[in-house]
Amino acid sequence: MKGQGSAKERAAILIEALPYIRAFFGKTIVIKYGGHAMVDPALKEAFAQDVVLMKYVGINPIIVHGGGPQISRVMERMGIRPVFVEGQRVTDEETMSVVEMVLVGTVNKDIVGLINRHGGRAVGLSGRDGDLIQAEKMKIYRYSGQDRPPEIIDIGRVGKVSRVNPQVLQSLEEGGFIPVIAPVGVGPEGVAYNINADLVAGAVAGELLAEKVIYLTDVAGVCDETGRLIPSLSLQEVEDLLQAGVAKGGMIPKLKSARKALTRGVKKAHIIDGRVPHALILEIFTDQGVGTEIIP
Ligand SMILES: Nc1ncnc2c1ncn2[C@@H]1O[C@H](COP(=O)(O)OP(=O)(O)O)[C@@H](O)[C@H]1O
Ligand SMILES: CC(=O)N[C@@H](CCC(=O)OP(=O)(O)O)C(=O)O
Repeated sequence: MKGQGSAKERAAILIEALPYIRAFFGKTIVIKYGGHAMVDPALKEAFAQDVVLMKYVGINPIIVHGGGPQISRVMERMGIRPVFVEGQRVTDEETMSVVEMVLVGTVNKDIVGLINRHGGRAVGLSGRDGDLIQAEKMKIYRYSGQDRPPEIIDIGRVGKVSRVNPQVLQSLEEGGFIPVIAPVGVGPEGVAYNINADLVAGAVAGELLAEKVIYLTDVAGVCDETGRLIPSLSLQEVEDLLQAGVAKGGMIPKLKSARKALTRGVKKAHIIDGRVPHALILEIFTDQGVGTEIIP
C-alpha cells in the first residue's frame, strides 16, 4: 500500500478498503506463498505486513508455503540433481530428508519469524503436526498410446492429500494465531511425504470452505499460448488450458489445486504476482484486478 502521500490520500485508501474489510470480516483466506515469490528481502517484509494487516482487520489468513528453489539449491550443494515430473519433485529417501530440513527447519521458521516481527502471532506447522495433512503416495499416469494402459511413473516419496484435519487450524484461529504450514504430509504408517505446496493450499482451502485461495508466484498470472495474461478463467477454461498443454510445469499443480478447491465450494482462486510489493493487499482490498482469477 502507498505508505507515503498526504493524509487525504492515505485516508482515501483506507475508505476505499472499507467495503472489502467488511466483506471479508471473519472469513478465511488461504495464501500459498511460493518459493519463487520469497526471494527478495523487501518483498518478504511487505508480505508479512500484508498478512498481519489482514489479521488485524478480522480476516483469518492461513499461509501454506513452498520452497522449491530453496530445496533445489541445497540438493545441488550436496551433489544431488533435482528432477521434476509434471511439476512434482522426484523424491527418494535422501531427498526427503533435505525437503523436511529445508521446508520445516528453515523456510517455515523464517516466515514465522518475519510475521511475528511485524506484530503478528504466527505458529509454524508441518502437515505431520496434529496429523494436519494426511497423505497417500502419488502416482503419475502417462498416456502411452491408444488401446494401451497408461504408464505409471513412480516418483518416490511424493504424496497427495487424502485428508486435512481442521481441528488444529480451528484451535489456532480461536487463539488469534496465524498458521504457517509447510507442505510435508503424513502417511498411514507415520511416514513423511513431500507434497507440492499448491496442492496443500487447495486442500486446506477446500476443507475450511475458505472465501478465497490466493497463489503468490513469480509470473503476472496465468498466460495464454501467446504469453498474454488471462485476467479471468472459468473451471471449463482451466480444463482446456490443462488439456492443451498451455499450462506447464509449476502452473499445472496450481490450476489442479484451484480446480479442486472450487469444486469443494471455495468461492474464488487467484494466481497473482508475488514480485509486486503488497500484491496481497492490492488483490484483497482494492478494485485493481491483479493476476488471474478463477471462478466456478
Ligand atoms: N500458462 C502459463 N502461464 C504462466 N506461467 C506458466 C504457464 N505454464 C507454465 N508456467 C510456469 O509456472 C511457473 C510458476 O510455478 P512455480 O515455478 O512452481 O512457482 P511457485 O514457486 O510460485 O510455486 C512460472 O514461473 C512459469 O514458468
Ligand atoms: C512434490 C513436490 O514437488 N514438492 C515441492 C514442495 C515445495 C513446493 O511446492 O515449493 P514451491 O511452491 O516453491 O514450488 C518440492 O519438493 O519442491
